[in-house]
Amino acid sequence: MMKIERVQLSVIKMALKSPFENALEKVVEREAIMLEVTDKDGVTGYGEAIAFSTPWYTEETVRTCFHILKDVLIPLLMKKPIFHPKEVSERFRAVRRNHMAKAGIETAIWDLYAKKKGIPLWKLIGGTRETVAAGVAVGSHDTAEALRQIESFLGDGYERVKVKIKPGHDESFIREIRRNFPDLALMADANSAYTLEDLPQLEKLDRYGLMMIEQPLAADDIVDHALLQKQLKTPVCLDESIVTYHDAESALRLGSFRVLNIKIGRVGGLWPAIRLHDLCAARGIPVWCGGMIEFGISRAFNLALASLPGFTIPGDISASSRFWEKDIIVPEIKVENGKIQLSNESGIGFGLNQAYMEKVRIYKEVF
Ligand SMILES: O=C(O)CCC(=O)C1=CC=C[C@@H](O)[C@@H]1C(=O)O
Ligand SMILES: [Mg+2]
Repeated sequence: MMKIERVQLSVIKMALKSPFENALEKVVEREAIMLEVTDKDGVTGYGEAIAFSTPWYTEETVRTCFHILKDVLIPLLMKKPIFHPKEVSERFRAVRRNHMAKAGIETAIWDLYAKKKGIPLWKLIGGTRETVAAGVAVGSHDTAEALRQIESFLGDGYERVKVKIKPGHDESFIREIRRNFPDLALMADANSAYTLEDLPQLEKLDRYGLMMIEQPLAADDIVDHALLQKQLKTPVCLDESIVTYHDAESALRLGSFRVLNIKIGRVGGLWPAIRLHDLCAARGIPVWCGGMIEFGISRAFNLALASLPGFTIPGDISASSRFWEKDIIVPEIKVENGKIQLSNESGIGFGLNQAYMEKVRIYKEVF
C-alpha cells in the first residue's frame, strides 16, 4: 500500500550537445519536470514529465504540466492510498488529456511500487529481455551533417537510425543516405509535415527499403493515413495520432498503421503504454519505444517498457551521452555493442544525481 506524503517537482534546464531539428521545431535547450514522490514509509519513486517548453509536439508544455500536477493530479493522489500503480490512470479518468503530466507522476508511482516490492520495474511489468536494442534519431536537415552523424552513431554501435524528413527534404535526402549506407536499418519521421496531396512524392520513398515512415500526415488524423497506407509498400508508423487506446483500436480497424511508436508520455503513463503494447501484440502489429529528447529518468522507463515481448523494433533509446554532456541520473545509460543492459536493481534501477540537480534546477516546489 502506498500513501503519498510528499511530492517534489523540480524544473530543470539543460542545453543539448547539439541542436535537434525536425519539421516543426529546432530544439536547442531542454526543460523538463523531475518528480520525486515519497510515501509514508519514506520510499521515493522518480518520474519525469516530458512536455517541451512550447506546445509544438503536443498541446502540453512544461508550465501546463506543472499546473496540472500541482493543482489537479497531486491532490488526487494524496487524497487516498494507492494499492497498485495500475489504479493511477484510472484515478485520473475524470481529467481530460494532459497525458504528459499524468505520465510523469504515474511512472513515479511505478518506480515507488517496484522499489517497495524489491524488484526491477521491467521484471514487474513482465519484461522478457535483459538487453534492449539501441536506436538513434538524427535531428538535422542538412544532408552532409546527417551523413556525418549517421557515420558516427554507427561507430557507437547503434543498430537502427531514424532521420527527419519534410517536403523539399525527402527523396534526395533518403537517396543520398542509401547511397552511403545501403544496408542501414533506416526509418524516416515526418512529424505530420505532409498531406495526401503529396502522395506522388511519398510513393517515391517506397524504393529505398525504409523500415517505415513515421507520422507522415496530420497529427490528429487516422483516416488519410489509412488511405495512404493502401498506396504505400512502406509500412506507415503512427506517433502523434495515437494518444488513447480507443485511437489505436479505431486506427487498427481502418488499417491506418502497420507499426506503432509508443511513448509513455504521449499515451498518459506506463499502464496505458502496456495496454497499447498488448493490443498491438494481439493483432500482430510490431511496436517500438519512441523518445522525447528526454533525460535519464524517462529513458529508464522507456528501457523497462521496451523489455516487453512486442517491442521487436529498436526504439529511439540512446545513451545518456546522445543528447547530454552529463545526464541527471546515476549510473548514466550506456550503449554497448548496440545494446543497453537492463538494471537488476529494484525500481527503475537509476537514481537522481542530486548534486547535479542543484546545478540544473531552475525552480522547485514541494507538496
Ligand atoms: O529522443 C530521441 O532519441 C528522439 C526524439 C525524436 O525523434 C522526437 C522527439 C520529439 C519529437 C520529434 O522530433 C521526434 C518524434 O516525433 O519522434
Ligand atoms: Mg515521431
